[in-house]
Amino acid sequence: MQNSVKDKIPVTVLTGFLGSGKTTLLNYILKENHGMKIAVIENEFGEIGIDGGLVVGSTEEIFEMTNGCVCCVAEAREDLLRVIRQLLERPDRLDHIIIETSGLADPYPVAQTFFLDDPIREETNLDGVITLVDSKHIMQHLDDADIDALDNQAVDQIVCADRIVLNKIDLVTEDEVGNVTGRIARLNETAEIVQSSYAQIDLKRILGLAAFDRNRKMAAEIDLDSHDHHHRHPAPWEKKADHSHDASVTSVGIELSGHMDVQAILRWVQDIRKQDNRDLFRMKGIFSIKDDDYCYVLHGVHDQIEFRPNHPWADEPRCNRMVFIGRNLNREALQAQLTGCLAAA
Ligand SMILES: Nc1nc2c(ncn2[C@@H]2O[C@H](COP(=O)(O)OP(=O)(O)OP(=O)(O)O)[C@@H](O)[C@H]2O)c(=O)[nH]1
Repeated sequence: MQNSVKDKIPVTVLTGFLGSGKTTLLNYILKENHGMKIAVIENEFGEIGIDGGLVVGSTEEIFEMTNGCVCCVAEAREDLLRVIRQLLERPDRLDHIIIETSGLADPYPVAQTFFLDDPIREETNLDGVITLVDSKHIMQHLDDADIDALDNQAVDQIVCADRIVLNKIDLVTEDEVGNVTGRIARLNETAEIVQSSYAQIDLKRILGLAAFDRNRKMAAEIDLDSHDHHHRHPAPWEKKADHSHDASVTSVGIELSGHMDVQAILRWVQDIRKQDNRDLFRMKGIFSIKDDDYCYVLHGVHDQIEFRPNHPWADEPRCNRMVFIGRNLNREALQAQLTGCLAAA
């Protein structure tokens, strides 16, 4: 006998372009007192993984997948299946699984996993695809002239969503919120759009949507209602699985031993802010600062850059790791700039 939806473990696919606020939302979810046992699977784009170190420590379990993008690298998809199967075999039942895709992922192939593979199809239910949108930077990526519009991940992520979180509204005017909302609504007519700052939203609006069943029903209804037929977006299982990333977007990962000079990093950040950063999509870093017990993190999304102490170093080895994602990155120059921020021994 088949499991009914209520016996299945709900799975949320959390997607959104680089820097839109997925990890921020994840941390918010993990800190909320919801009483649920949640497992989180993270998949990052970039030469070195940083996100695992940026997700809050909690009773929930976090699985990092850094061996390629889960939407297009076969080994990474196999890995995802393996992790989910392991989670399903555990005697203590999970209340929810959240999969954070990389910022350049097409969420369709990830969502498809839950329709194609047993026992995953039998024991889980795709609760919904949640797409985070950076209100300040999304237009640039939707209008990216350098990539084929048919394979624009920022567009795919919005089209695929069951719910859209329009994040970072603190960085834009009301008019800009209106423009972005209109643009998103034209790409996806059915997903509800909720606004947030630092991804602070009522979790009831993003977890427990059971969107797959609703989508299927909705698709059937729209099919019957012929006048709107041609506007229907493909459901996850209907879209092609083959997908390749915009090859002009690459990543540079840098690891340095020793400790950094905090003032030198602050000066370097000021220099970066003065540059034209349209091609610098994302920077993420973890730093060990000389004579400081805190692990510092650096986040950059184009020219929005923050650098702050994050948590005291505990048992983990101190390290300096930084990843840059964008176009036309100059590895040697970035390496030299960061090396120049090392503190004297
Ligand atoms: N001003 C502002 N900054 C935000 C907001 N939400 C997130 N941020 C900042 O934006 C940066 C990126 O946030 P993340 O949560 O790491 O974004 P992400 O989607 O996980 O990024 P990737 O891992 O690159 O895909 C961080 O510096 C956050 O603190 C917001 O609503 N307003």
